[in-house]
Amino acid sequence: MGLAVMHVMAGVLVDTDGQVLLAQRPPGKHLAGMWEFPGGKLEPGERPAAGLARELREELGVEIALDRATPLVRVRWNYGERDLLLDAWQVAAWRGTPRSVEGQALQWCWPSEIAPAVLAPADREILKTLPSGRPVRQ
Ligand SMILES: Nc1nc2c([nH]c(=O)n2[C@H]2C[C@H](O)[C@@H](COP(=O)(O)OP(=O)(O)OP(=O)(O)O)O2)c(=O)[nH]1
Repeated sequence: MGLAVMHVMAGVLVDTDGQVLLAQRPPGKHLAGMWEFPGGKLEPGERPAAGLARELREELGVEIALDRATPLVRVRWNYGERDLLLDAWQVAAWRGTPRSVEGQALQWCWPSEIAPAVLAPADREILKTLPSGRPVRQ
């Protein structure tokens, strides 16, 4: 049986300080306990931007501004049991305050302070594309 590549959307929400939002994968699911960028599987026939907006609405309760959402990197990853196309978009503007609608832990982090080992393996490739400057603290 051929295995289809699973197209997964991931949103890198960047706030005005340059922090990004991470979510923790729930217990009992694939990669449980690892941190990821919020998102999920694209539905059949769904356009990437629309799927990204739907997932972030469902998980975070925010409405993203599609004109401020831009493709960042596509990561092809094989987890053995599943073959993934992780389609990461940078999201610079949204309406509402992200909150955990589905009970996932959420955390804002500076990219330079994210330990790659806590991320889902495919997400380490996304992290590499983010600015690595140190956070500015006053
Ligand atoms: N949403 C999201 N998924 C990611 C990221 N990185 C990464 O490897 N994944 C993987 C984990 C899952 O195998 C898949 C996304 O699936 P999902 O979150 O929609 O579904 P799931 O596995 O929780 O649920 P299910 O298949 O049991 O229905 O992509 C990421 O940054 N965000």
